[in-house]
Amino acid sequence: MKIAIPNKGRLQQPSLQFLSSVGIKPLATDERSLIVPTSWEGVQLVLMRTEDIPNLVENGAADIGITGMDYVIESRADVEDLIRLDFGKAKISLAVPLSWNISDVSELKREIKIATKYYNIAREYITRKNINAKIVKISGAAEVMPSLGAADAIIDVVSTGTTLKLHGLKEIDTVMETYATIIGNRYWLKSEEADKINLVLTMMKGALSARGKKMIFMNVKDKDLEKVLASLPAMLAPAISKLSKSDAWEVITVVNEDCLPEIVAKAMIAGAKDIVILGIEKVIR
Ligand SMILES: Nc1ncnc2c1ncn2[C@@H]1O[C@H](COP(=O)(O)OP(=O)(O)OP(=O)(O)O)[C@@H](O)[C@H]1O
Ligand SMILES: O=P(O)(O)OC[C@H]1O[C@H](OP(=O)(O)OP(=O)(O)O)[C@H](O)[C@@H]1O
Ligand SMILES: [Mg+2]
Repeated sequence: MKIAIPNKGRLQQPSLQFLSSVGIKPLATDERSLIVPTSWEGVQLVLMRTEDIPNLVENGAADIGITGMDYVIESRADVEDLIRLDFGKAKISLAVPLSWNISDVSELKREIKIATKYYNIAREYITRKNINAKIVKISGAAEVMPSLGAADAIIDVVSTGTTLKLHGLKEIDTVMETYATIIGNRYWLKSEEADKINLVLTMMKGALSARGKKMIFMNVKDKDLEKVLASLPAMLAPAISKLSKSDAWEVITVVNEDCLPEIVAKAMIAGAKDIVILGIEKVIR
């Protein structure tokens, strides 16, 4: 089975970290090698340009791939959108020179030139918004184009807004939200390796569901059990088991990390003692 991942750039390290969390770790080979065996037998990583991954997954060069949603849309590749990831989050936005003093697309009056590497996304956007514009297709460094006179405005990736500011530009509209995603070849279910691909996807979903979740263990006296159970959330319901030596119970449940302080406080008031909190690696549903 082949998994396409970015060969450089923003998404590469988080992609490797994510794969490592499901037990897929690249085995050391020549660092220039673009096909890399992994610790999971039969699973290979294929290193490719982030923007090429949608088309390469569409035509079956890789079974699944990690790339940005922006490139999935831009490429128009016919792939399956399988799992949304929690990195590579940004906006693709329309930005104009600050000196224009405008804050909305409705204030654009004359025809403008927009520099972008997202030609298809930009085309669809200006048609949808009825904006009078020509598109200048470039392959990067869009922010510098207005100051060079190569374009009036840009459609590009914005995260903190620092790059726009640095180039005297101002975001006036969001074209789309983007994030890293796992895409799959449409026919992966018919692949001889469908079972393996399915298992990899299940482990990936398990790792994502486990993010931000903790397991809590606590000891509770018989008399306090009802009150403690009532104070606890759970996936289904908290588990209880009788302690061997006293008139007490061990109570176990899974909670969101964000709610931990509140849950611990309530459980302690209800009588819970000896609270142990553990991280969770995977939640497979
Ligand atoms: N500042 C950012 N914050 C979050 N995600 C980003 C940011 N810049 C780019 N991305 C996302 O990362 C993915 C890869 O971006 P991009 O093609 O710009 O490659 P890169 O990682 O910047 O490498 P390079 O530009 O050197 O090829 C895209 O899906 C893009 O939306
Ligand atoms: O809003 P910001 O936080 O400034 O992020 C936006 C910038 O991030 C990306 O560039 P990157 O840093 O990946 O460098 P690149 O120009 O080499 O692609 C993108 O192309 C923008 O230029
Ligand atoms: Mg970049």
